Amino acid sequence: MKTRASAAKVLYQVVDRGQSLTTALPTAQQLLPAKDRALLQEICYGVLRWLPRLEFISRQLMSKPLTGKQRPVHFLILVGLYQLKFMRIPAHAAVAETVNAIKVLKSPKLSGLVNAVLRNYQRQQDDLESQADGNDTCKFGHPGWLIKRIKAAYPEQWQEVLMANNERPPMWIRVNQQHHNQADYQALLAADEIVAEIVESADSALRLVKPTDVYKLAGFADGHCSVQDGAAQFAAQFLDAQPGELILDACAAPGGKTAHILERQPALKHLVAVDFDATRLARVQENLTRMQLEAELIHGDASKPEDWWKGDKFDRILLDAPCSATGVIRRHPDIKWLRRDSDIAPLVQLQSEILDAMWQQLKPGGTLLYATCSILPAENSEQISSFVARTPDATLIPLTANSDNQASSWQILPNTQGMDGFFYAKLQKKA
Ligand SMILES: C[S@@+](CC[C@H](N)C(=O)[O-])C[C@H]1O[C@@H](n2cnc3c(N)ncnc32)[C@H](O)[C@@H]1O
Repeated sequence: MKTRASAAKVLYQVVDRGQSLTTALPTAQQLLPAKDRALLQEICYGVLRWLPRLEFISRQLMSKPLTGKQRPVHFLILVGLYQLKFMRIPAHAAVAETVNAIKVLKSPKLSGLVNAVLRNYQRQQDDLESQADGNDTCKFGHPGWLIKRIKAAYPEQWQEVLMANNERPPMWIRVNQQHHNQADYQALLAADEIVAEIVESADSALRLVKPTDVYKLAGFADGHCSVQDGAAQFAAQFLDAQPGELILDACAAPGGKTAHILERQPALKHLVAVDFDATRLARVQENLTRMQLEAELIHGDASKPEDWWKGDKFDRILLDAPCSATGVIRRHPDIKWLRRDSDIAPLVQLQSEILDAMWQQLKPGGTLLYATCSILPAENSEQISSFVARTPDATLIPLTANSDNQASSWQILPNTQGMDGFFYAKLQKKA
């Protein structure tokens, strides 16, 4: 019952108060016994995945919406509906636990209402669910503006993309090649009964068949592996830093890709990692410390490098730009409700300002790898075409030098081989 009340409070914080799930959920989890934390997470993620559907159904079952101080109870009703439709909890237990949670929310007068809504849902379930299927927002669990953009970008695949966003993503790890190669580490995990799969073309990634506690992964505390989605691991691979080079990681926090660049190429001249957000930059240091790696960390604005960099120009720059994060909705379903259509144009503008500024910091002959975890063409292919059109000394080059695949950009859609949605484009400056 405490878990359901906690879920209602987290959902209220996220949906009504605009807090991110990454902030609201861990705080609530700490207040619960360890055994209940996974259930809390499952309910919060699930309700956020299917929010419009659950909202629609609750509207059909109530004469007027709960407002003001009663909003947490509104989310408790969604928690109850989610359990009845999507979870394997026996219906009588789901209803009883949800109704009891009213006590924790200190709204005892509403327990009759919660009970009636959930029981009426059980009686009318088939009819209500088929009504919900008649509307794309409810059917796919996305806001209308995002459905419209994804439909326009992927007219053949839009439904697949939307459904992929509602899947539970697999856990991926990155093998630190300073210690083990991919196959050796896979065998080490197998000895501990952790089954991991190799995905061709990603040279340090392993996809786990079942998620596991990181501390069960051999050598995790000593940096022998890290948790990182497979798609994100192509950044260091495509950047392909060489011995003796000066490298810039322009939007680095929390530092997953910074660490990967250093693991792959320990003989760099120097790596500079910049981020605008001081709190997130502190996490880069924590990550590097665990991995026993070193970089120069700078708190700065990548669109104004003149404020923080007076040194030589860089051989290679990774620009993992701030973006809509529409490729990682599986991992952060709150993005669907926290982002607005009106956020996209300012993000595109910021990305283009950072691109222009970073280009000035690149040596002639140097390469810049542009990356986002977005699936929107405005932030990806269109952003890069405009950049190439206005930058006479920029040329697109193949992402991988030694391969038959000569593509110079790659839009990965969510759930391609279990990966997140990501975009890469590689540019070279005329020598
Ligand atoms: C996609 S995340 C980077 C993820 C990171 N590369 C990793 O692999 O862990 C984008 C980052 O850009 C940072 N950022 C946003 N605007 C920025 C700016 N103007 N200059 C530098 N960093 C910025 C954000 O704080 C955020 O940490």
